Amino acid sequence: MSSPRKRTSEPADRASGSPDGVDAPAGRGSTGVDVSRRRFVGVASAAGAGGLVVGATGGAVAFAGESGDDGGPAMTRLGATVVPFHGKHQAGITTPAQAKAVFLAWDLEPGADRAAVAALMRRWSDTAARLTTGQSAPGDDQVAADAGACSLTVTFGFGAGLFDKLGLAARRPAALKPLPPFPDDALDPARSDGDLFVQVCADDGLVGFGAVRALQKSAKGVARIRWQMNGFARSPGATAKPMTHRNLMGQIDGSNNPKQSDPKFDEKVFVGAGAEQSWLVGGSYVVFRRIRMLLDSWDGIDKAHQERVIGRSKDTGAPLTGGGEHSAADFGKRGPDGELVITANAHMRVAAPEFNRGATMLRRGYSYHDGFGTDGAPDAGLLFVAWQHDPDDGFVPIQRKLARGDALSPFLRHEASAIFVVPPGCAPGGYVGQSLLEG
Ligand SMILES: C=CC1=C(C)c2cc3[nH]c(cc4nc(cc5[nH]c(cc1n2)c(C)c5CCC(=O)O)C(CCC(=O)O)=C4C)c(C)c3C=C
Ligand SMILES: [Fe+2]
Repeated sequence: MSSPRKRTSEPADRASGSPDGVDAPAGRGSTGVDVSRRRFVGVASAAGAGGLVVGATGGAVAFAGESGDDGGPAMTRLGATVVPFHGKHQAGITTPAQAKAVFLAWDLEPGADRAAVAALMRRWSDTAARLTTGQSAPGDDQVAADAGACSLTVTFGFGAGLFDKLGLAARRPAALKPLPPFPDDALDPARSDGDLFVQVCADDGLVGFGAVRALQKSAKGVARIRWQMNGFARSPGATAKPMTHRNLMGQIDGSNNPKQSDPKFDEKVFVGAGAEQSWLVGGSYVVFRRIRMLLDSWDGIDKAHQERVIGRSKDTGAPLTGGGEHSAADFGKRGPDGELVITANAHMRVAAPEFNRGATMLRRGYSYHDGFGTDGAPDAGLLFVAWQHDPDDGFVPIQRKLARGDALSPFLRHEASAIFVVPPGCAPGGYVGQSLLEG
């Protein structure tokens, strides 16, 4: 019989965050202690029990308490990490991507009125506030018992249909309109759109499931699930050093996301004070696309070709014009053959803000894999999730250009699509959407 596995390094903590899918720095130590004898830290509340608290903007604000509940060494601080639910903006937008995500769209039940939806949003917000601090929800079946908050975030959005059904058409922001059709879209209506949107992210699958189940139970009679999609990303600590995530094509994806240190970051991602609908200030818009990767075709081209498709090195993520992952691309640079090094149809050139009148979005997608088709091809790809202050200054112009024929498009198929307006965050005692539903 083999001896028990030993861990030589600690999983990473979310000690400091980045919005662009970069793992938080690892809190590493080489302990060699038998995993089975180590314990998770359970955190009852961020303030009271000494968890690692990550601000809604992703930065660590406090940490205390590293021992297990029997006084022994904690196996990891990952479970103890709390991302506050309350704040100016909802959590789960700038939060560094957790390892697991569940996306759900709901349709209102016939007859569900504004009061019923307001009560639902209050129940959902209260549940999210409890679960995201590692507390249990009413009627909890202990699925997440023993675990801490595990960086759980719950993010809510509203679809255009909700405004019409609740008699709120006058308060629907003009930017919440159907996305235009794009060439080669192959959208499944049953897996697109919806009245309500929920994104649940966590570093633990059971914690995520527990949250989804609690939300689903408390929605009964008011809303029913229209579609659900499950995604995954790198687990914190999986790489030896913090890295931008890779997608299922093997590319480093997220390098040139806007950074929170950019002076225009908030302006580009969140709805500003001059908004046409005052209830939405501090909110955002999320565009969701299920994009299947035609991985067998992708595997059929060599690495140099794959790099030209994006315009970046597959190994390092650096632009093909040189430097490191975060170096600026030299879009004018030509090779010895006189050709552009980053070709005219390279994905990064076609999508870059400088060629799209500054259009920008915060990409926070997740990989998915739903098995293999009868032809053996993987049903896998990217749950593309983009946050922006206005889809007409973000996703729409960029996708319009990409769909006209960037070099990546032949390897993709857009299979589902949705757009939601995302209310601002709420304060303790309030609930998400209150300024719309009670305004
Ligand atoms: C409409 C917007 C975009 C869609 C849809 C999209 C799909 C998509 N992208 C990749 C892989 C990569 N994209 C990268 C960069 C990048 N992509 C978009 C927009 C969309 N991508 C933007 C705005 C950018 C940044 C461009 C820039 O300013 O440089 C990259 C390079 C690394 C990075 O910066 O993230 C990769 C890799 C896939 C696989 C995909 C659909 C499945
Ligand atoms: Fe992209």
